[in-house]
Amino acid sequence: MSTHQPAPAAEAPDPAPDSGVDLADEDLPPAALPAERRRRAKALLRASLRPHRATVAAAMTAAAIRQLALLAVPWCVQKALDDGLQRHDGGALLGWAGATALAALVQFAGLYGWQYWAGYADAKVGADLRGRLLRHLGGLDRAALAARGHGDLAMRATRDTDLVREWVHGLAIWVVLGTTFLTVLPAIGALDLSLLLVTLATLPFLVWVNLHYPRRFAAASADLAAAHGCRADAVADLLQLGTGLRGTGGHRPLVDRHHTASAEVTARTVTAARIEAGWAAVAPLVPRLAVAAGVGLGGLAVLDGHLTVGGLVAFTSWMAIVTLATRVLVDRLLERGQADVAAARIDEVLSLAATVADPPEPVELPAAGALEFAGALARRDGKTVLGPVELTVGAGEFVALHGATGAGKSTLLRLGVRLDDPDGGAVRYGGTDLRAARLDEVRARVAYVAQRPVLLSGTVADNLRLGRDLPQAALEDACRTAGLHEQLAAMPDGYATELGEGGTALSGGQVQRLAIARALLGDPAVLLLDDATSALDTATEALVLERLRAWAGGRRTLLFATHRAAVLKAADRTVELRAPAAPGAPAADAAPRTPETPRTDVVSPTVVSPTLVEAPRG
Ligand SMILES: Nc1ncnc2c1ncn2[C@@H]1O[C@H](COP(=O)(O)OP(=O)(O)OP(=O)(O)O)[C@@H](O)[C@H]1O
Repeated sequence: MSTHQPAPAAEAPDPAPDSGVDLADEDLPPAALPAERRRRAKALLRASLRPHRATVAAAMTAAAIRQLALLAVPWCVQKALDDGLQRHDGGALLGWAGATALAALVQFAGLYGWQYWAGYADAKVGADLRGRLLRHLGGLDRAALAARGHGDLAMRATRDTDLVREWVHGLAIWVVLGTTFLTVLPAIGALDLSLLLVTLATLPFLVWVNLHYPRRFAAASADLAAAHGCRADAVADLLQLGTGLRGTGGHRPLVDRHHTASAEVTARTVTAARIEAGWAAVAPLVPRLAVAAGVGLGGLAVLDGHLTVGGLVAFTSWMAIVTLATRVLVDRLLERGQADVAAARIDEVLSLAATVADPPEPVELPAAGALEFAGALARRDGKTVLGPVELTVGAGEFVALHGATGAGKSTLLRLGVRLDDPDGGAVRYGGTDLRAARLDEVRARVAYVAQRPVLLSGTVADNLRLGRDLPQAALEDACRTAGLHEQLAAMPDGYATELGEGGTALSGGQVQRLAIARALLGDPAVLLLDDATSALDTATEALVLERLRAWAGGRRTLLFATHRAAVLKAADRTVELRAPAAPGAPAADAAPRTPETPRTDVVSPTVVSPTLVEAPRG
């Protein structure tokens, strides 16, 4: 039996001295699952099991056959003792020895089938559940996931699904337990009534034990799962940010946070282990005492001639099996409690709804058209952070969007590709509201290069393809446009260069260009770039801008949020975005235009609808 945690000593090798966690504190907060969450968790478990019922049924049948064969052994021994040894009948003795061997073979076959089918079912259920969870997570947007850390989500897809798998694996044991009690009780009754009474007297105690401990263990298990989630978040942050923060001295607080979270896991593990230990040790105590009482009572019955020696041996063997079954019962109940908590945590994620989703009856987006922000407004944390903005970027136009830090440039671009929906107004492509189209279609027309691109572990080519079926020539063309091909080609492994976690093998400027190339590979009609050249030197930036303009060819649209003079200069038109004025603040004015820069429009709550101006190319 185990709580499926590493040994407590291995949990926190270096706990923070001021973690404030009292390891001796056994009193748990009332963290057992509320009724509704438990109901939903059980429904999820049932639904996960449904497609694999036949396999579980096969495992249960095999387990029942194996257990019947196991329980037949004491009976065969009894017969061998009473009919063979006592009566000096060698033939009977050998016959019952053969029956015992047959029972052993049946046990072998039963056990094999049981374990095979139980393992098959648990692997299938785990894979289905994990796949469902990850598919759902993949469809959730930033707003839906705002309150959840990556580490905690990873725990739900790993540890929690594994706990459900263990529960599935153990399901056939319920049949073993049922077979044991239903067979042993009548068999003992047939031997001697007083032995049956001794056995029955243990049952109320077993019921009490298995009512008392599970509730305490479920609370401990829920706390432990939450503590694991917090620690996983701390580990994820430490791994992701540690390198970047080390230079600023900010690394230490992350280490301390991990130690605090780790100490919490240790404390909760110890608490759960203490409850588990009590449960495991107390539960088989009474059946063992019953064996002692049975030996005394049964021995007297043998002396009186009411019971045979073989019968007494069979009784003690069956009681040993009942004791073992009691321990197994505890294991199953522990697993059930943990599976409930794990399923509730998985269900919590499955219940999250994406704030940006496909409409019920999507319309088709036109192949080309202007991208229009019509009174688009965004609120974050109850505050208006953008708009209302009136801005139309014509098909084939190159517009540079600039403005102070925090003015809302990224927010506006995110609306343009439906990473978020506007809280007021609309964003349209070719006259169609983006919310009316399928998300896949929006993102086929409009591609977005984030300010902080995310790279996956794998090679450069993996990061460009992102699972899409793209030939090497297409990767090279896109990288040429993004001004990256020459550098990649000069690397020893070229496009097969391993990037490492987070793309550590590339410079900041290379990562930016890789992200641009990746967006180009979808052949979008509109490319939204969020400060995508901020890490480039002047010459490389000029090259990238020139090639992007050539790629756009007056047919594709470029909307570039930037602070860079070179981008402002290269654009057909620049638009200044000003943060929504605080109540009472003066209205925004158009920024001055210099002879080198294209016309600047101001987009702010004082709505200006810019008109197209031909770029005075420098
Ligand atoms: N998810 C969010 N939750 C809360 N506030 C947000 C969120 N996203 C953006 N904001 C706020 O909205 C405002 C605009 O942010 P945004 O990132 O769009 O600015 P920006 O113009 O792109 O800035 P920068 O030039 O620094 O990249 C900021 O005040 C920011 O703090």
